[in-house]
Amino acid sequence: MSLALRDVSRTFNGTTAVKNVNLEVKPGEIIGLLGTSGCGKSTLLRAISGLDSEYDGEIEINGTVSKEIHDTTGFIFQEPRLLPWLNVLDNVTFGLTGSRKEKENKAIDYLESVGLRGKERLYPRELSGGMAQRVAIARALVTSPEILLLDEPFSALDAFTKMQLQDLLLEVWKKYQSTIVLVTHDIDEANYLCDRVVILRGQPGEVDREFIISQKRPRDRGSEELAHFKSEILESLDLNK
Ligand SMILES: Nc1ncnc2c1ncn2[C@@H]1O[C@H](COP(=O)(O)OP(=O)(O)OP(=O)(O)O)[C@@H](O)[C@H]1O
Repeated sequence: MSLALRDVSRTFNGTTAVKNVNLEVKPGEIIGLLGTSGCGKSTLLRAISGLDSEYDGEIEINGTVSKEIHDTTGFIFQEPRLLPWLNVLDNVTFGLTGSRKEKENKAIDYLESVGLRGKERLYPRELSGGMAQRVAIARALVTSPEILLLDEPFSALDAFTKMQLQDLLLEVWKKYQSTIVLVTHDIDEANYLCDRVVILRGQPGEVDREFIISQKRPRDRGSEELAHFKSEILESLDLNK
């Protein structure tokens, strides 16, 4: 599904958080939004999701301009936000429609793709941080979202779990071909996952530059090419001292 932002601005109580953001995302593309704290990355993501409609400008999803919440959109946050009183299976089926059996079968398929088959009856308190985040990924994917919005989804995880879940995200992306917008602070993560990295800068945040990461997947995290992009991105953020 395609996505377009046209002159999107958002002001909170007289203070502009993002200004005139223009962005075109092609179906199946993975876009990274990168920028220093407070430049409006989460604000943009909330506007795209329809959770916030108080912005100026237009957001077009697959040719339709709307400020409604899009049921074709899935959201994954930094923390899993599971319902503690429901087990893993019920957290994933929550909000689905259909017979109990249909919902459960669907959820089990997605739990399988995130490596959690057999953990259906566990409760959130019994899961590690990485497992809980996998449940959140399954819960976002089970609705077959055509656009997946991720707000620092792996930043609370240890380095190894983070790399595993980045690879998992690429696997599910390959399988379901969702369009993905990823907000991250992690330049390595953006370079490893994204087709394009958009740099936001300033307060209010504006699009400063974008980098096209054309390297084929699977990518080598330690490659010179990605190191080169990292150095350019650091430079564009004035962090390469
Ligand atoms: N609901 C709100 N009410 C008032 N101000 C807000 C609100 N949401 C965001 N802001 C302001 O908008 C600006 C951008 O915030 P936002 O959370 O989008 O930044 P961010 O780039 O995602 O930051 P971080 O990287 O630290 O998560 C900040 O100055 C913030 O204080």
